[in-house]
Amino acid sequence: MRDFATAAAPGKINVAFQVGPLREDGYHDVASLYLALDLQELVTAYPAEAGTAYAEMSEASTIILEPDEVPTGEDNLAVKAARLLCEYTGHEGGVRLSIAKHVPVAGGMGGGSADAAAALVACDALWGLGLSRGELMRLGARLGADVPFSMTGGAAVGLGVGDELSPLLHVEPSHWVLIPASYGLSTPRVYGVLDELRASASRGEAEGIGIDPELVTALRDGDPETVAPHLRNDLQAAAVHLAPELEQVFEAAKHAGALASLVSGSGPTVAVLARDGREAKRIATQLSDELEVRAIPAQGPSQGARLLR
Ligand SMILES: C[C@](O)(CO)[C@H](O)COP(=O)(O)OP(=O)(O)OC[C@H]1O[C@@H](n2ccc(N)nc2=O)[C@H](O)[C@@H]1O
Ligand SMILES: Nc1ncnc2c1ncn2[C@@H]1O[C@H](COP(=O)(O)OP(=O)(O)OP(=O)(O)O)[C@@H](O)[C@H]1O
Repeated sequence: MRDFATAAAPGKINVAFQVGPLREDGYHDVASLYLALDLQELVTAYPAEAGTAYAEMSEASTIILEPDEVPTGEDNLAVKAARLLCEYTGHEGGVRLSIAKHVPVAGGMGGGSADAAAALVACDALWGLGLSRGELMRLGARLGADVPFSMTGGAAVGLGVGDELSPLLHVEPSHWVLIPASYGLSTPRVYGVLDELRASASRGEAEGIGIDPELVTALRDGDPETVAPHLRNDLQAAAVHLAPELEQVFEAAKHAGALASLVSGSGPTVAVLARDGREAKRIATQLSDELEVRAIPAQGPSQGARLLR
C-alpha cells in the first residue's frame, strides 16, 4: 500500500450562470458555463486507524483560515467523499486528509467541491481501489452539484443541477482577478433569496435557460473583449441583496480597468475579467490596495482532479 497519495483539483468560476425555477427536490435547473482556474486545492490522504476519516488544514494553505471556519469531521466534504468511497466499495481503511486550501472558503468558487473531488482521487489511489473516472464522477455528483466539474476541469457547459457536463474543447486562456470577501455566503440561502426576489417581482415566469453560443465562440477565440458583454449570473442580484457592499467592489473593479466583472457562483467572491495576464496582475495589485483585500490573479482553463504522486 502507498504511504500517502496527493491529488489536486481546481476551483471554478461560472462565466455565465442561468437559474430556472425551483424544482420539487429543492434544487434548480441551471445552465452554467464553468471555467476551472489555476487555483488548485491539494488533498493528501494518509492511512489512519480503520473506520476513521477526518481532515486537517495544512500549513501550506494560502487562504487565511479562521479557527473552525472549515469543519474537520464528518461535515467536511473531503471526509464525506472518503466515507462514500468506503460505502461504495466496501473498503474499511481509515484516512487522514490533509487539505492545503488555495480557493476562498464559502466564496462561490467551489472550494469544498474541489476538496471532495481531490479526496475521491487521492483515496482511490491510497487504497488501490482502481475505480474508473466515470465511477468517481458519479460518486462526486452525490456529494454536490459542483463536484463533477471539479473532476473534469477545463471549461464545460453544465446543465441539470450543473452536473450534466459537456466539455468545451480548445478554449483559449482567459485572465481573471478574484476578489474574496472577509465573509461567506451560504449557497442554499442565496438560491432562496433569488426565489423570493422572483416571487415578489411583477415579471412572469422565468425565461428558458441556456448558454449563448456567442460566448462559447468568444472563449474559443480567446478574445476577452467579446467575452466581456456575455458575463451573466442570475444569482448575482440575490448575493448583492444579502451583501450590498459588493456594489463597491464592482465600482472599484470598473475604475481599475476591468473589462467586466461578476459575482462568482453564489458569491461573495467577485471575478474580474482582465485583458491579459499582465493586466490581471496590475488590477490585482491596485484592488488589493484600494479594497484592503488580497485580490488573486488567476487564469483558466485549468486541469481537473488528478493524482500528483
Ligand atoms: C452556485 C454554484 O456553485 C454554481 O456552480 C452551484 O450551483 C452550487 O453547487 P454546490 O455548492 O455543489 O451545491 P450543493 O452542495 O449540491 O447544493 C447546496 C444547495 O444549493 C441549492 N442548489 C444547488 C445547485 C442547484 N443547481 N440548485 C440549487 O438550488 C440547493 O438549495 C442545495 O441544497
Ligand atoms: N473541505 C471543505 N472546504 C471548505 N468548506 C467546507 C469543506 N467541507 C465543508 N465545508 C463547508 O461548506 C461551506 C461552503 O464551502 P465552499 O468553500 O465549498 O463554498 P462555495 O465555494 O461557496 O461552494 P459552491 O461554490 O460550490 O457553492 C463552508 O462554509 C464550510 O462550512
